[in-house]
Amino acid sequence: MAPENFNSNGNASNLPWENGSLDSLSLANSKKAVMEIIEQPLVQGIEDHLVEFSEAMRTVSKALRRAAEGKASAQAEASEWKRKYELERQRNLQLENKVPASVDLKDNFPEKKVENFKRMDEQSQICSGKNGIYSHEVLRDNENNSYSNIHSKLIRKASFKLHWCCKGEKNDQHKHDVVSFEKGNITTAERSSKQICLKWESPPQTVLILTKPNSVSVKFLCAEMIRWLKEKKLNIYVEPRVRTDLVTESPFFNFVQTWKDDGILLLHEKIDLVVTLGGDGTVLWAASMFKGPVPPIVPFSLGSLGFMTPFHSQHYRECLKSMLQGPISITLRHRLQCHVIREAAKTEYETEEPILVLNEVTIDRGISSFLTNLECYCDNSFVTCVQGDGLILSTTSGSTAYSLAAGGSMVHPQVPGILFTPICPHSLSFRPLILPEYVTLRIQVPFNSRGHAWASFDGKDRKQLAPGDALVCSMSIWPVPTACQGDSTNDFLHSIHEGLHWNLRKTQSFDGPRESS
Ligand SMILES: NC(=O)c1ccc[n+]([C@@H]2O[C@H](COP(=O)([O-])OP(=O)(O)OC[C@H]3O[C@@H](n4cnc5c(N)ncnc54)[C@H](O)[C@@H]3O)[C@@H](O)[C@H]2O)c1
Ligand SMILES: Nc1ncnc2c1ncn2[C@@H]1O[C@H](COP(=O)(O)OP(=O)(O)OP(=O)(O)O)[C@@H](O)[C@H]1O
Repeated sequence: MAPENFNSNGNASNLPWENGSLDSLSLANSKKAVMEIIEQPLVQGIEDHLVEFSEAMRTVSKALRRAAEGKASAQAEASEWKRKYELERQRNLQLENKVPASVDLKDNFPEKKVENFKRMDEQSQICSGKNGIYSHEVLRDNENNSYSNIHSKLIRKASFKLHWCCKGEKNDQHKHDVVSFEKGNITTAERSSKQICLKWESPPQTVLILTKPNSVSVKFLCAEMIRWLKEKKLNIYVEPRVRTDLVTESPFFNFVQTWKDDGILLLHEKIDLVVTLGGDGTVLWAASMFKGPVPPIVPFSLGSLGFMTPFHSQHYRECLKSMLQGPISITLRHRLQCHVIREAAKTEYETEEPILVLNEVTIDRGISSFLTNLECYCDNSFVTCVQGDGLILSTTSGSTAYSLAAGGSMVHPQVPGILFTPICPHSLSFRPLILPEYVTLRIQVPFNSRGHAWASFDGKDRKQLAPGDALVCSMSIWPVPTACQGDSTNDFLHSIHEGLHWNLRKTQSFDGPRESS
């Protein structure tokens, strides 16, 4: 039996479609009744109000977004100032703590002696001098670390100088204008990407060896290298877990040093040279250990692909001998500094610790099945909205890694720029970009985003970005100096040939049709 319904007068009624008696006449009547209701001026009014209301909502959401953008930019600026302030404070502290030290100079640097250090004192910190870029002059601290107490005397960290390599006497003039306006003509006076050369001004004394975990061959090589370096009277540091393994194996390795807890933060003040034994991942690991200045890295290849690891482990003795002697050709690999700025931050000073990446920062959809919706700004200009799987902001060193797989160009690591590479964009015309080094990029998850986004840094440390959160990214002032086998260009081309078999094709034979003359 059909259920009883009530009409507007409160009387029970049986509706025709419920008892199956719906005919064409009653259908026509119903249609007419509906049309009458729609055409009533009252309903029309409601519709107008709805339109007005939704427009107002859109305006409010636009204003909110603008406010969030303003806040994100202010936060980025504030954190940059905070960082500069911390740097300045650290620098002043270091200058205050400077004590005249008794320096053990090695025999093969007789001419460098103490005058050199006096001169270096006057040029504290990295400074772009007429003849090159000087290293920090830092004192070995007398810390309370049980391992370091063995070597508690004050030793200066080896000083070195970086300079551009120029061929021929005439070219060896150091011009500092990027553009010259001689006689009213504009000419390029200085290129930023010349080969960089490192010359030790005092002998390097402390080597940090970083190893890929869980590899027997790496473990074996590490132990052998430590014995060899000890013969050369060098101080050796390894990671805490590696020291434990070594000492468990043999008490001979008791002299090997390590650090505890926050000791890692001061590592750059002690280490003259870093040696990595592994693949590209170990170089990334080494870079991630230094949140500020990074000592020169000598990467030995013990992985399957080696874009940043040009040295063969079989020849480690000759290679390290020449590195310790210098000069060393260097690739200064740029890093990106990334700040996550939360919508929930109460003040502009409340930013999370910046993260430095050597390859790339990726903002993707993580486990979410929705398209990412990322608003991208370059300085104060809107770039685009990324709708797809995500976005990669890559350094030029990282251009041969994830960015390459997502269709980005391969770029020589010495080119200063930021690659802007979408991941599976849902659009036919979204080509990757390369932006200049001086820009600040802001990737904003809009308030109306359907899902969260996820940021990861050199493939690690995933962080969730909620609607309203942003990631601000700019070039860091702390590059990663890696030693070259030949020079930067040679090593880069070698790595794309060997690692990727770039443009490998059988040569066409002479035997065939030819152009008629
Ligand atoms: N689809 C992809 O190609 C893809 C996906 C995720 C991550 N990655 C890359 O892996 C990197 C992390 O490396 P990992 O070793 O810690 O992880 P991993 O052990 O998973 O190795 C990833 C691979 O990327 C290679 N690689 C790393 N840096 C490179 C570079 N600069 N140029 C060329 N190849 C490079 C490594 O040699 C390795 O073969 C990330 O920074 C990212 O670039 C690539
Ligand atoms: N000292 C370390 N401590 C912890 N993890 C490390 C260390 N060195 C490397 N890793 C991690 O180990 C992983 C593998 O390292 P790596 O890429 O060097 O070796 P691989 O995978 O054998 O090389 P390839 O990728 O060329 O085959 C990377 O994810 C890296 O982050």
